[in-house]
Amino acid sequence: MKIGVFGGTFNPVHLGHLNCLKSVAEQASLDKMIVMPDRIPPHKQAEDLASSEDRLNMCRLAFADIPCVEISDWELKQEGKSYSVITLRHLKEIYPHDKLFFIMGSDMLLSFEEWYQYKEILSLSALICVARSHEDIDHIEVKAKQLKAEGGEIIIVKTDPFEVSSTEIRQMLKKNVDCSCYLSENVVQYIVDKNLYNRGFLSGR
Ligand SMILES: Nc1ncnc2c1ncn2[C@@H]1O[C@H](COP(=O)(O)OP(=O)(O)OP(=O)(O)O)[C@@H](O)[C@H]1O
Ligand SMILES: O=C(O)c1ccc[n+]([C@@H]2O[C@H](COP(=O)([O-])O)[C@@H](O)[C@H]2O)c1
Repeated sequence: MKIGVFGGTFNPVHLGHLNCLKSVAEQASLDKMIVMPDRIPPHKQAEDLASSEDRLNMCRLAFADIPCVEISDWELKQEGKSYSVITLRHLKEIYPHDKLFFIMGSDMLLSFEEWYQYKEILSLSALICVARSHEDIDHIEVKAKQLKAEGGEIIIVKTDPFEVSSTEIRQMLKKNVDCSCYLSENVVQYIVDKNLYNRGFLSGR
């Protein structure tokens, strides 16, 4: 089996994430894609972090229509920072005969050499990268070449980038700016119902 892992903070999950996973589903022919919300992202300060349960539930809603997607709470149940090498070692134990693919946006590929034990990650898993912006497209080609020279398998999935981040969405919510066009309808409803992120204004839904 070909198994993809899509890790993230998903605070909240947005249409950029959905666009990424849909493009991977269309082009990479994976048998299963595991969405893995992290407990503590290793390399960033997680601001206004919604609870693990809420981030998990929003992922369940957002990715419900993509076939072969499973939402995993494994990282959320571990102690400490969510280092991907630990997750991949665990998945390799569960799926010893299957091929793993770690799915990421271009910002993650471009900083990949800063990841904890990144060389081991390259030995455990291929990387699938999706550009977050048009500008990133050339940069990821260069980075992919470098990582391939180190023995990595890097697959670039082409997509029309959907430029948005969870940070921007949280900021819009705080400033009462309507950001519902960046979110799945059911995620908007969840944010409203649970009154997450001092949600401010979300129009018409
Ligand atoms: N718009 C996007 N297009 C493609 N991939 C994305 C996009 N936004 C995030 N990703 C990727 O999804 C994964 C999880 O990202 P994450 O949940 O941290 O979202 P984020 O928008 O970058 O969040 P934040 O702004 O809080 O840092 C990462 O691999 C990231 O590169
Ligand atoms: O293992 C690492 O050192 C590492 C460094 C940065 C990011 N990651 C993983 O990459 C995924 C996306 O990270 P983030 O910060 O965008 O949520 C998430 O699964 C993180 O655990 C992992």
